[in-house]
Amino acid sequence: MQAIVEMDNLAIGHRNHQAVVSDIHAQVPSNGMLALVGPNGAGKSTLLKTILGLVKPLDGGLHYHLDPRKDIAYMPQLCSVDRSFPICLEEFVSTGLWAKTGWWRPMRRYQQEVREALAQVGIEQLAGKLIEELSGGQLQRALFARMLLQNSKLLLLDEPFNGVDEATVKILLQQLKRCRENGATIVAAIHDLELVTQHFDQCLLFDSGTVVQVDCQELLTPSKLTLTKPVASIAKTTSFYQHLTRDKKHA
Ligand SMILES: Nc1ncnc2c1ncn2[C@@H]1O[C@H](COP(=O)(O)OP(=O)(O)OP(=O)(O)O)[C@@H](O)[C@H]1O
Repeated sequence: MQAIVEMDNLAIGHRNHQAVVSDIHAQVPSNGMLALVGPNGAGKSTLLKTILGLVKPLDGGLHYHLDPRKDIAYMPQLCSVDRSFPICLEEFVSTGLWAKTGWWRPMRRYQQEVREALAQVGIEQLAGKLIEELSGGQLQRALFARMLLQNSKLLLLDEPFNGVDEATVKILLQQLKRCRENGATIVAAIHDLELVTQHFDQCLLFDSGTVVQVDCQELLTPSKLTLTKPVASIAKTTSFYQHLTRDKKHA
C-alpha cells in the first residue's frame, strides 16, 4: 500500500492542552477511502485539522507525499459556517478557489467551474440565494461543492453526511467515488458505521486516547469486533453493531 500521508508516533491536540490522542502510527492509503470513526470528542476533527495544517502536531511526525499547501481540500462541519455572512451560494462556493487564485480575482472568470460544482451536487438552481436562506442539507451540499471545486489530490471531510437526507447522501457518495476514480484520496470523519463498512476500505478507530487502523472488513461481523479493544468498544455503541448481534442471536 502506497501512502499519501504517514503518521509516525504522532500526538495531536490543542496548544496548552493535554494531547487528545498520542502515539498514532497510521497511513492514509493513496487513492483510498479512509474513515475516521469514534465517539464525540475522540479527536477526529483534530486529526483532520492537523493533516490540513490548521493545528500543529504536539509531537511525532507527519510525512506528506504531496504538497500540503496546494493539494488538500477540506470540508468542515456544517456548524462551523457563519450563515449570517451576506454572501450568495455561488460566491460562497467560489471561495474554495481562493487558496489557488487569491481572493481578489473576479469570480466571473470561474463562474463556469463554480456552476459545474453546484450542478454536481444538484443545487445549481439556488446559485443566487443568500446562504442564510439555504436549508441545512442545501448548505451541506454547498460545502461539498466548494471542496469539489478545488480539484485536490487529498479530500478531508468532517462529518459530510450529518443531517442530510438519503438522496443527498447518495449524491455525495457518488461524487466521492468519482473523485476517487479521478485519482483523489478521501479521508472522512463518519459516525454511521454502516456507511463506513459499505463504502470505505479502511478506518482509523479512535478510543480513549488511542487510534487503531483496520480494514473495514474487520467491522463486518460481531466476532471480528472483539479483535481489538477499540473496535469492540466503539462498535458496541452503534446501532449497527446491535443490529448484527441481534441477527446472530436469531440465527
Ligand atoms: N480549539 C480547541 N481548543 C482546545 N480544545 C479543543 C479545541 N477543539 C477541540 N478541543 C477538544 O479536543 C478534543 C477532541 O475534539 P474533536 O473536535 O477533535 O473531537 P471529534 O472526535 O471530532 O468529536 P465529534 O464527533 O463530536 O465531532 C475534545 O475534548 C475537544 O473538547
